[in-house]
Amino acid sequence: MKKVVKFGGSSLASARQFKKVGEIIWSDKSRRYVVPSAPGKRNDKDEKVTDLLYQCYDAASQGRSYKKILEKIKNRYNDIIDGLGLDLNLDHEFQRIEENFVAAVGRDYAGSRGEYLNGLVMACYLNYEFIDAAEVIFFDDNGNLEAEYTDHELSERLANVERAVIPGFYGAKHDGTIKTFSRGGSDVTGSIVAKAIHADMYENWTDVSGMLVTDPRIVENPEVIETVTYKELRELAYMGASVLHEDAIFPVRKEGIPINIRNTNRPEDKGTLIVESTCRKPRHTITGIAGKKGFCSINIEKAMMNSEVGFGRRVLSVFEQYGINFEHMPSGIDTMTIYVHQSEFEDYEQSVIAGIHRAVEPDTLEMESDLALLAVVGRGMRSARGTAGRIFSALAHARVNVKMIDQGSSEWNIIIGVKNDDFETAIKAIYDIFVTAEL
Ligand SMILES: Nc1ncnc2c1ncn2[C@@H]1O[C@H](COP(=O)(O)OP(=O)(O)O)[C@@H](O)[C@H]1O
Ligand SMILES: N[C@@H](CC(=O)OP(=O)(O)O)C(=O)O
Repeated sequence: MKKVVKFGGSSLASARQFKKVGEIIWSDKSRRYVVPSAPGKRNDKDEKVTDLLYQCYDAASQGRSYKKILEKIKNRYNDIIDGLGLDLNLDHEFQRIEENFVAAVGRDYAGSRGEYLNGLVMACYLNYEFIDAAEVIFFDDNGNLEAEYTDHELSERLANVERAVIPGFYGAKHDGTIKTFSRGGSDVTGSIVAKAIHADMYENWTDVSGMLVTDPRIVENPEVIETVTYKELRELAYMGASVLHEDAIFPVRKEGIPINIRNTNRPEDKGTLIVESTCRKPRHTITGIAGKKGFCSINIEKAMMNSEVGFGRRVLSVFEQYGINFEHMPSGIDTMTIYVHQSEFEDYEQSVIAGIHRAVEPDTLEMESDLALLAVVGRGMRSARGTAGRIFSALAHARVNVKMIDQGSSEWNIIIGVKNDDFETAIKAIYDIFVTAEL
């Protein structure tokens, strides 16, 4: 039995947290490959080491002093090392990091050092082999992960290593330049390692007892999801359920390796199991609700648009021309609406509008900003009648105006558009009708 265990920043924020992690690893011999993040926040007002490192980089690149911030980072590690009573000195490492700051080696290099240093501390604490992620995780010149090459190199490197620590979040290009994943990317490293060693389980340890039905910052104490499928999770993660990085699903999914989300502060809890498919009946009609703010809608009307062949393609090609992704595209006979990220759209707004006018000569074109999208996801929705009706009535009851509703033909996923200001109210209302009321 082989398990890969990834510990998030909150699980490694202090010596006290490291001790809990040690207990967890030593309590199960199959926890052989450990992927640590950088130390996270010790309390709400604290700072993540990764953020401090980016601050250092920004200061250095603008010619400001970064010394004070670097001192804070050193103190974070020294507190952990002292608290664990380790015979480890990182002075030499910090000296090299400073030299590289001065040499402007790169933003990703700076950001990655949190995981690198924490990996050294973790390996020393556990007495596991340290393997630098820069030697086993590879990116191409454009910064995209070389998944197959990485898988091959990593599985070869780990073939005869009984127990190892591989820092999360980064790898390197072939010329040695450090490259990170996007924020939260240690989850991706864990998944890549799990695939490479054909793990029986990928455990992802964090500060909540699993994937919650919705964001705990919106609904107080939401229920834990016992079992979720990769498909459901992908949708929820993409729509903002931030407990697991959305790209962490692909590597393990290919191999059918289950992911278990666990709580470092409550190791006795079973957490959430993420699987390819399951015959376990979900506890509620819905599995989860997630969402994001900051969308814009572009509503195009033209009489008889349905009979104009290529109408949709011509509209979408305007967005493509400006590199703008569209999120959703509900349509009627004479109308189509495109939902885009406001931040991607704003700079090109007028050019896109002009482009659409030229491409399809619409009768009217209207825009609305400050919209939020919510995803209500659940394999149980397929067999339940009236789900959309229940959502509508819950939202009407909460006085939320529904701007858009889009149900995928797969019937396990409903997307709802509301005003940004109604976002939290809408999530609470849907949670109450499906979870609180079904208990
Ligand atoms: N649906 C959800 N289920 C669980 N946690 C969620 C959800 N949505 C948002 N979160 C937030 O994600 C946090 C865990 O993710 P993250 O901060 O990346 O942890 P880590 O530092 O362990 O990687 C939780 O503390 C919680 O606030
Ligand atoms: N430390 C990185 C990568 C990461 O995955 O961190 P965490 O596991 O704390 O979300 C970040 O802050 O983005």
